[in-house]
Amino acid sequence: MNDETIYALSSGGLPSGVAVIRISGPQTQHVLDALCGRMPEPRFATLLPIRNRNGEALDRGLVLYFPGPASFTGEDTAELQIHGGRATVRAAFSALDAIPGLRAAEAGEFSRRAFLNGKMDLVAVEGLADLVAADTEMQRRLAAEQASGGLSRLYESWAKRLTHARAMIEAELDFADEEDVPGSVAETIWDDMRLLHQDVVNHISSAQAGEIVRDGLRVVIAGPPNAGKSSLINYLAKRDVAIVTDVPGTTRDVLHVDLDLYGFAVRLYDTAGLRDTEDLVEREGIRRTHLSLAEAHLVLLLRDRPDAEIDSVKSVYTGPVIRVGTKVDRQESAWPAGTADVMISVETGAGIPELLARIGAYLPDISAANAQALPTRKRHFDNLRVVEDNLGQAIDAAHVGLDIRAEFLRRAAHALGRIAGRVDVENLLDVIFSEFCIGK
Ligand SMILES: Nc1nc2c(c(=O)[nH]1)N(C=O)[C@@H](CNc1ccc(C(=O)N[C@@H](CCC(=O)O)C(=O)O)cc1)CN2
Ligand SMILES: Nc1nc2c(ncn2[C@@H]2O[C@H](COP(=O)(O)OP(=O)(O)OP(=O)(O)O)[C@@H](O)[C@H]2O)c(=O)[nH]1
Ligand SMILES: [Mg+2]
Repeated sequence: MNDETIYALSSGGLPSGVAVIRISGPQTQHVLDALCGRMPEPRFATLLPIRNRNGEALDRGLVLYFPGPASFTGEDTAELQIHGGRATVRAAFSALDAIPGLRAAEAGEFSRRAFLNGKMDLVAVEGLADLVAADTEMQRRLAAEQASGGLSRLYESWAKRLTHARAMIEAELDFADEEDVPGSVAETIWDDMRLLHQDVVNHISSAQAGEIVRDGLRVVIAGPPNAGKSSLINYLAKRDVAIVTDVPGTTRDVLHVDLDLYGFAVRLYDTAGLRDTEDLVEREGIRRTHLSLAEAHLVLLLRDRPDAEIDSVKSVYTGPVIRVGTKVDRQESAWPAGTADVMISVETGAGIPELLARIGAYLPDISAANAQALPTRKRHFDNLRVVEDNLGQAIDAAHVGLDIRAEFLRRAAHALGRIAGRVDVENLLDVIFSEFCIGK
């Protein structure tokens, strides 16, 4: 247990109607005694004065006390729910500061203590960080599932199967020189390991969906200069984020805006128009367009004439493309069949709903009905690949000794343990917890 007692404003920006100051650590009881004059009944909100170091009431607030280990952090914790004015919070902070041994919490430090005290594993902690950061409904659903232990339970069930298999193999190795080793036991184990391998493979194949939900679908608007790319991003963002002129080569920097499309985060990029040019600045812009294209999940390829050149995109990007004909309000005749997937105008709004629906087709299929546990981070993905690889080797290595196969299973279990934060995580913690806000 930690011997330092920490405090922070957990409720965010000031002023606010009510501000929640959270306190955690061994001095919590003492803090409440000093500030409020008495202990509130555990886990019941109690209206009490909050006193400064001279004993004067600086505010009256609802005070909560959660004795450890049945608290968020696992330590004694308390909450002061006071009026959310800047001066009130400042006064409460200086009252806390005056108590020796107390200090302000670092970002994520409450959650870090919850992790260190076994209240949550690392995957759940990451889910909690994502939950606080969630902007869209799908980000919220995925994070809530992860924060409440959905993904942790899946990995725990896999870890159990691995442990069981390893135990059976150990037993077989121990009795190898005796007669009557029931070979059927080993075969059931390998059957289950094959099933587990398939579970892991299927789970890994959903990693891109998890990443898209968490980080957003990256949609790059590309095409020749003057096609109407910046006009489209402005229209969809409902504000003037990009400069629009009728001069070809207006956009040079890559700009992005975040949209909420059907509850999913979509990050839309406006790019410099693609063409051969001697202009140094524009060339740098086109280089940046290429970098964006390389990272895209989906490209909207815009042009305002059916014969405009768009093939150069293919040299840097091979993923899905929606071909968009622009300025349909100005088109004199229909485009030849097969030259565009959708025709739009930002002047009239024509075709925009259809374009959005087509983008929507590239969003993962996550309904409330199949609220799944998906891997959301590269860290999960990388470790899962190690699990898959070692499991595969253990299964395939039937011709070598059982001890070698057992070693592959041990490595698979180890990688799984890293995801949950049960092994080898010291160097990871700072990275993970720095993503949190203060007070979480
Ligand atoms: N005022 C307030 N609201 C909040 C939080 C908070 O810390 N304070 N939370 C902060 O994230 C979330 C709620 N999360 C919490 C998670 C666990 C425990 C807790 O006391 N756990 C104990 C007892 C469980 C029980 O009685 O069922 C435990 O796990 O042992 C409290 C809050 C959202 N709302
Ligand atoms: N009538 C009409 N004009 C449009 C439409 N969309 C864009 N324009 C015009 O087309 C011109 C070029 O638009 P931009 O959005 O700057 O084109 P761009 O593709 O970003 O061009 P670059 O940044 O140079 O690559 C501007 O004069 C826009 O007003 C549209 O739907 N209808
Ligand atoms: Mg532009």
